[in-house]
Amino acid sequence: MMFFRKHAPDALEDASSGMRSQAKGSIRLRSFLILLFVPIIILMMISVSLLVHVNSSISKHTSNLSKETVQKILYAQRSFVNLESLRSALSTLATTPGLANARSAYIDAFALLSESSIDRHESMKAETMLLLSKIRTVWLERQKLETERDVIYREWKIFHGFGLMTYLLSGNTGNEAGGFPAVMRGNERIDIVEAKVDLLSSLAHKIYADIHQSCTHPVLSENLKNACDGFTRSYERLNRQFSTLKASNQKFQARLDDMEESTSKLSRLFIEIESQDILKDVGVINQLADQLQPIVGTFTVVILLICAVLILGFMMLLRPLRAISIAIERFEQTLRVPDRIIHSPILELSQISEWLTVLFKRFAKEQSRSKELFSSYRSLLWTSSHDALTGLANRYALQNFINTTPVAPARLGLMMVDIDFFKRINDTRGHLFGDKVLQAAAHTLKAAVSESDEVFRYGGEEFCVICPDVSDENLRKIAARLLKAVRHISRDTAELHEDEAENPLTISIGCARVNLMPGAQSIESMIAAADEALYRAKQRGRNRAETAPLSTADAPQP
Ligand SMILES: Nc1nc2c(ncn2[C@@H]2O[C@H](COP(=O)(O)OP(=O)(O)OP(=O)(O)O)[C@@H](O)[C@H]2O)c(=O)[nH]1
Repeated sequence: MMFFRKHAPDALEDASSGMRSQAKGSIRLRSFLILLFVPIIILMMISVSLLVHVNSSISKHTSNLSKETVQKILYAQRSFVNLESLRSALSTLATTPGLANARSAYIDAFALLSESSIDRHESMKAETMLLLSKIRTVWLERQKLETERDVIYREWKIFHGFGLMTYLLSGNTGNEAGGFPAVMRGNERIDIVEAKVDLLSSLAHKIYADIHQSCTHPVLSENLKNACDGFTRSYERLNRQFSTLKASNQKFQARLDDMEESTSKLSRLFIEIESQDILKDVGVINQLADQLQPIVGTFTVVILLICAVLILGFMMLLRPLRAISIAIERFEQTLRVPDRIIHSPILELSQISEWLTVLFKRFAKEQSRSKELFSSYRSLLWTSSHDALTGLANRYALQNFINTTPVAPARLGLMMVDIDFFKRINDTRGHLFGDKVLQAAAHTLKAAVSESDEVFRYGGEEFCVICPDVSDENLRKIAARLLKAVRHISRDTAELHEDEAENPLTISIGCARVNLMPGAQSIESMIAAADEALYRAKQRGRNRAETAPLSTADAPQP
């Protein structure tokens, strides 16, 4: 912060004033988060507690109702069984021979009807009471029928006695004689069914008609006459009794029908009421489930709304952050400063964007400044290591090379080159011309060696050529090439000719090679050896190259 205040007060001022103006329409991140999350949390808590409350109350209600419904179904099942038992008991009461069986059926029917499972509905109580009274009536009728049947039984026996007496007194013998009806023999109980009454009635009529023929004789004995009278009276009484029984039978049948109808009605009513009751419970359960649906729907809508708000909120946070990240990445790649990174209603994000823009500008400025510095540095470095006149690497560069290469590589070759009679050029043509000759010689030497070789201006009109990887023979060839190349420069004009100049510039070369000298060689010792060879070349007439067999410094002692 201090750095920027110190170096870019103007930019900071701009940014600060921009941020102050932005603060008016912006909202702080903390406030934004509070505004986003607090209502959501409150809404969610309300929704969840509401849902839990409603759900538990509905579940409780539904569970109770379900229990009740199951209870009702069980009641209904038991009642159906009871109703079936009632029907069976009533059938026994109506049709089973013997009063003892009928009484027991009557008691059963009464007990079944009194059970609460059937009459637990108020609306069925009246019907139940009515059926109870009808059952009682049927039972009374049944008893009455039994009494009347007993009367018929007794009358039948009297009729049977008088008939037998009449039959015997009229001259017949034995029970079997005269086709006395077999029924007269027995004392079987007479069934109360109407068809049997009719049958007995017609049978009695037939018996009476058959036996009474004997009574129609004009002369009857006193005994026979009395027997006939008794037979006729008993027949008449029996007939009357048959009529009574028939009427009672009809009445009984009517009572039975009535009771049957009442029973059916009670069954129907019971089924109707029970079904309605169970259906009502099921309806209530459905209603409760229906009540839950809008609550679940509302809850779903609330959750969706919350999700939408959250997504919106996160987009408002994440999109600017992503934009900032992209802006930083782009700036890192292109160094182009965007006018504006983001526009966010959230104050902190907006401020980050502004600060980043300021930082980008500052960074870009610093970057261009350091580029300039680096370029100056490179230029200075080049100047310090190169000769201003010739553009060749200078003595300082050679010294650097010597310092960084304590032991000369095995195939290193080195040449010391000196222009012949250069003093004369200076003296006759002046120093400026001498400089031109130096430049031409330097250019020619540089052009004559390969890329990997380096030409240094050693001092004055003397040069040092270093060939890092060369054989003895090649070193000699290079020296010869240099001698030849320089002769293309005219001493008169300092210009380079296609062919050898008329008054050519010449040089003398002293060569040194590592392998020519035993032991580890330093560059400096090689320079000394090459200087020695150069001296010899000068001595032997110049314009030639001499090779140093051994360095003076490193030469083995004799
Ligand atoms: N024009 C010019 N002359 C220079 C420069 N540096 C050295 N000299 C001159 O080069 C001459 C070197 O002369 P000498 O050392 O006597 O050698 P020479 O005349 O070339 O004779 P030999 O080397 O024996 O062939 C001197 O006159 C220096 O003044 C330079 O940068 N420019």
